[in-house]
Amino acid sequence: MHAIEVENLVKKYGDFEAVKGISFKVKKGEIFAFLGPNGAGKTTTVHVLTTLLRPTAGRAIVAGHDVVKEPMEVRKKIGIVFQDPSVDRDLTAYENMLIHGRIYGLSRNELKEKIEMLLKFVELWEFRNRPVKFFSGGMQRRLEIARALLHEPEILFLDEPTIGLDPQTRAHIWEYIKAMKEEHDMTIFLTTHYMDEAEQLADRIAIMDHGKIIAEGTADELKKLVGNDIIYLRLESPKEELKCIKADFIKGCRLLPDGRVRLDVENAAEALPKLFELASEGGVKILEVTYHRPTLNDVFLHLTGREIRDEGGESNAMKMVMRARMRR
Ligand SMILES: Nc1ncnc2c1ncn2[C@@H]1O[C@H](COP(=O)(O)OP(=O)(O)OP(=O)(O)O)[C@@H](O)[C@H]1O
Repeated sequence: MHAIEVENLVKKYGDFEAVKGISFKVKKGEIFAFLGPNGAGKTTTVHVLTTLLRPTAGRAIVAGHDVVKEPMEVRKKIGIVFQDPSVDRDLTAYENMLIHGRIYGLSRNELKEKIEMLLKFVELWEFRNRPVKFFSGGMQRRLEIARALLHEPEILFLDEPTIGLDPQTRAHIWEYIKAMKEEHDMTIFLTTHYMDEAEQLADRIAIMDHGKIIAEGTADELKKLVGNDIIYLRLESPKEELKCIKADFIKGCRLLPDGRVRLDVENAAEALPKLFELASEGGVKILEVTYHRPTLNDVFLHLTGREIRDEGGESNAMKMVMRARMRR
């Protein structure tokens, strides 16, 4: 059975179609990422899947329940970490956890153990009695993750889990996400506009643009849409030696105007040792090697003709401040 099944999902805001009939399935226990630029429709999809928004058309089954017909059943089985902070800044970390747990009907006794375990998991136990307003952005996000895990959800939704955080904190949060999957066999659905995040974390990625899924697969499968890895070699005497480096793992071989040799291979990391072996057997001297593996950005560029930009000129931090102001 799948953790999430979505068929022809549409969400309109007035006349504007933010999600245009998407279909996908998420397997139990996998990390599935929605990757796309701002405005692609990722948050809208998460809000529909977590029962916060009603779909305009289509069907979504989350943890075995229809989001429209059985929203309460869905809510019991999911945890959510929103893009915008949602912890109470005036309360301590412990109080935030306690209140959330009580809302989910957990007893004080049950909660005592769970809160300690989860705050330790996100390394906030020693800060449990400190009001959240004194927490850094990264600490707040870790608290939100711990809070979302209190009622042991089957599926965790993370909307841009590391937006606006520094690289070190982002890497830290990635570790927690990986641990949740590996140690608790949790299904994780995350949205991101960071390519490295999708690549680091996701078992499968759906690339979203203008309300549509334009490609889906593992990072390697998506990169294959662009083509092969490319190796550039500078040889001591390229022209006459070119035939010496022909082999079945080389899909294409060209001499470039600047004198370098360009080789198309399926996997550069596997091809390079073989290449050195062949060169040494053939007595060919390699002076320089560089290689290029297609990135997810290359994939997006290949599919749309545009790049996934980090934030069209507006910094993440600025965007969050603006959003927080708009909410007030
Ligand atoms: N409440 C709303 N009313 C009208 N339009 C909206 C509303 N919420 C979102 N939109 C529009 O729907 C489109 C998709 O927005 P959505 O927030 O789902 O995208 P996203 O991929 O999550 O981007 P971001 O990461 O910036 O949130 C955007 O064009 C956005 O302006």
